[in-house]
Amino acid sequence: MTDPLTSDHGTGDLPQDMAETVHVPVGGHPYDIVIGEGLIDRLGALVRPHLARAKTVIVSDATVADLYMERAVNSLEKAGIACGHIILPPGEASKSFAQLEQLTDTLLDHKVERRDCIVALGGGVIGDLAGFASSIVLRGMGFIQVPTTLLAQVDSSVGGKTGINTRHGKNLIGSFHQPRLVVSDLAVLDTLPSRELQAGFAEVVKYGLIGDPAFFAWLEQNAGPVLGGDRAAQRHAVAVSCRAKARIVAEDERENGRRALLNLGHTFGHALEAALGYDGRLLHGEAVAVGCVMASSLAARLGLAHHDECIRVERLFAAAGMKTRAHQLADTLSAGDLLAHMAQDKKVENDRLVLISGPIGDARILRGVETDIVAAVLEDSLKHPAA
Ligand SMILES: NC(=O)c1ccc[n+]([C@@H]2O[C@H](COP(=O)([O-])OP(=O)(O)OC[C@H]3O[C@@H](n4cnc5c(N)ncnc54)[C@H](O)[C@@H]3O)[C@@H](O)[C@H]2O)c1
Ligand SMILES: O=C(O)C(=O)C[C@@H](O)[C@H](O)[C@H](O)COP(=O)(O)O
Ligand SMILES: [Zn+2]
Repeated sequence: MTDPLTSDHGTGDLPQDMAETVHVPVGGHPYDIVIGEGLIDRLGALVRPHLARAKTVIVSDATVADLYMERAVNSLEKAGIACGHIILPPGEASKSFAQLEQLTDTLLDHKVERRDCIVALGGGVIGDLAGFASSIVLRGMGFIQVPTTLLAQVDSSVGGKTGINTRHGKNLIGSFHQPRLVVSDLAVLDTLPSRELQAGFAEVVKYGLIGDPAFFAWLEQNAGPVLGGDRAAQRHAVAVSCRAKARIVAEDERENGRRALLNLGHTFGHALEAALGYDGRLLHGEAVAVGCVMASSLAARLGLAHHDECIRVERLFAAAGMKTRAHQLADTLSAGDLLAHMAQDKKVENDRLVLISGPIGDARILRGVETDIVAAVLEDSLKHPAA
């Protein structure tokens, strides 16, 4: 059987105008991810078979709506689907109780029914928020993901984690609620600011680190094309990432084991995001990049990874133009604060941190690592090189 994590790392084996499908065989509610170009204009035909009646509501943010809402609505209407739309402010701050309340009330104003599907058109913020709303409105409706960032196409639109942030931390209120369909139009990546492409790239690198060293090596050679808009390279990065995530989620939908690998670098990363207050200074993917460098440095300290592998990890993020150390993010960060935030992440069991680290391609879950060692990793990342 072909291992989807290690299969072919060439690109260009599929004509660029042809869509490909990755199946997510998650128990009870399997679905497809359709990846291709120009799919926004085919949205109506793609979505129609998943709707119980010809009505939907599109949820988006203001930036994405300006760019793509009209085309999405036209396509749905051409397929005979009536659609309302709800537009929220862009940015991580929208993953809040306030926006959730606003969104759920507005969905009810639209007279949605339980058998209806909401369409989330946007990045991970819209997907997480609209996905969560759809899991609680009328005790659970359907939803369809139309991810418009690289990060959302490779990660957040797949797997059914939905949620919002609270003052206690990232994603602490949420649900597992799988979409009925994911439609990833690669052409929308052309309008994505380069900083957002880089943030998505961090989650792509993660798939190399957690099971696919050949993909990591491919990314070392192809970071430039992926970030520079080379469509074949982007298609390959999205498809390989989706196949990897589909396999893990199908094996462990509720994160009782292996799925925690998808959290590589996130316990560190979420602490950085919480410490900086979700105000746009630090994007999720940027936090994941620094978090993955910290995780690999932890692995080296524990004797699980070789120093050369840490260098490769940091070098790849740096080559993508990303910050790799906490001291580059803000002067206000401290190891003590970060440790306190880490202790509130979901990867805590019986007061003990569960961290994921390890050599390239062979990440593993570590329970109860000594706080002193974690603190040393944080201090090291916070230290200015000149100091
Ligand atoms: N549910 C999951 O499994 C999962 C996985 C990874 C990340 N996440 C979550 O995803 C969120 C981050 O998602 P994100 O990085 O997509 O951020 P985002 O949703 O904030 O989008 C980034 C920015 O790009 C803009 N944008 C989106 N698409 C665009 C396009 N095609 N052209 C121009 N601008 C566009 C948006 O308006 C926004 O300002 C975080 O909250 C993170 O926790 C969830
Ligand atoms: O799908 C998953 O599982 C992930 O962990 C993917 C992560 O990239 C994502 O950031 C997720 O939202 C983090 O989940 P959390 O449970 O740590 O909040
Ligand atoms: Zn993430």
